Amino acid sequence: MSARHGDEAPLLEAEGLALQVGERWLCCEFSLRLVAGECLALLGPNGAGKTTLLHTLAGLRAPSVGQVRLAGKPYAAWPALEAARCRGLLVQQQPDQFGASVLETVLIGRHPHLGRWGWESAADEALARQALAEVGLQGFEAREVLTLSGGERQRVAIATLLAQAPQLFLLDEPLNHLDLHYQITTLELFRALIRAQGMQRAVVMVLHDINLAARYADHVILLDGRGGVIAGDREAVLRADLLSQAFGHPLRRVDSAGRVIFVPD
Ligand SMILES: Nc1ncnc2c1ncn2[C@@H]1O[C@H](COP(=O)(O)OP(=O)(O)OP(=O)(O)O)[C@@H](O)[C@H]1O
Repeated sequence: MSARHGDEAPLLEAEGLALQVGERWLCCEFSLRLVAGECLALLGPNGAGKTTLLHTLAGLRAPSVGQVRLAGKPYAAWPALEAARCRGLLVQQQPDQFGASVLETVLIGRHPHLGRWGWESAADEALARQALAEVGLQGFEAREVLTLSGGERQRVAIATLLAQAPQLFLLDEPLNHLDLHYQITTLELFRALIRAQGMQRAVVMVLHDINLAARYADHVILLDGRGGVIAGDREAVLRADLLSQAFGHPLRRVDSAGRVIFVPD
């Protein structure tokens, strides 16, 4: 992986990684290397291990075999707060046990950056408001999160991650609950963030839409749910035969107006 930037120091590396839950191996050994400016998509059928892999890459669970390094260091060598400033995770289900306003929720993203007393400053609030505007939620600041629609709640979670401002964005099904317009604007937003001049940022995202992976990812890891893994550049992995095998459903590749589309038969 990372053919475009061969000599650059990777933001995220995994070496000889293999994952097991209980007695079952989710994936056999593979390696990855992601540098700034790149986007990696994790694909595969339900239960294949995409979330487990993402959490392992986020340092939330130890790999069964192999090593994960964030900006050159294993997670064990990172103080938790520093790691939270370097990488941020968008989880699949938002934990909403308690009511809070939209602005208070987004400000949680600033916690790794707060000073000793833990007070949010006017600058933190400005960043949170800006993040809300970036996901089209300007004017929602005072709303209770528990009253939001599913798509609005998902965009609040994305805004919270934007406020956290990590270098490495780890996104678990970021398009959950989003309509077509917000699916594209969200992926465009992350593409613009990682391609911004002078910024050392990268994205890893779990997606269910193969066609959006074909459009936005530089690299793909395809899990087949039986322990098999194919990892590599987008063109090498997104092939009709490999995808059909992994998803257990025949897919056809269609080239349309300069775009590659996979259509289920
Ligand atoms: N603590 C656990 N104990 C037993 N099995 C587990 C545990 N955690 C995960 N699994 C199993 O590991 C497999 C991988 O789960 P994971 O959530 O990573 O899949 P996924 O590819 O993200 O699936 P989906 O597309 O459905 O979200 C699933 O079969 C799940 O039931």
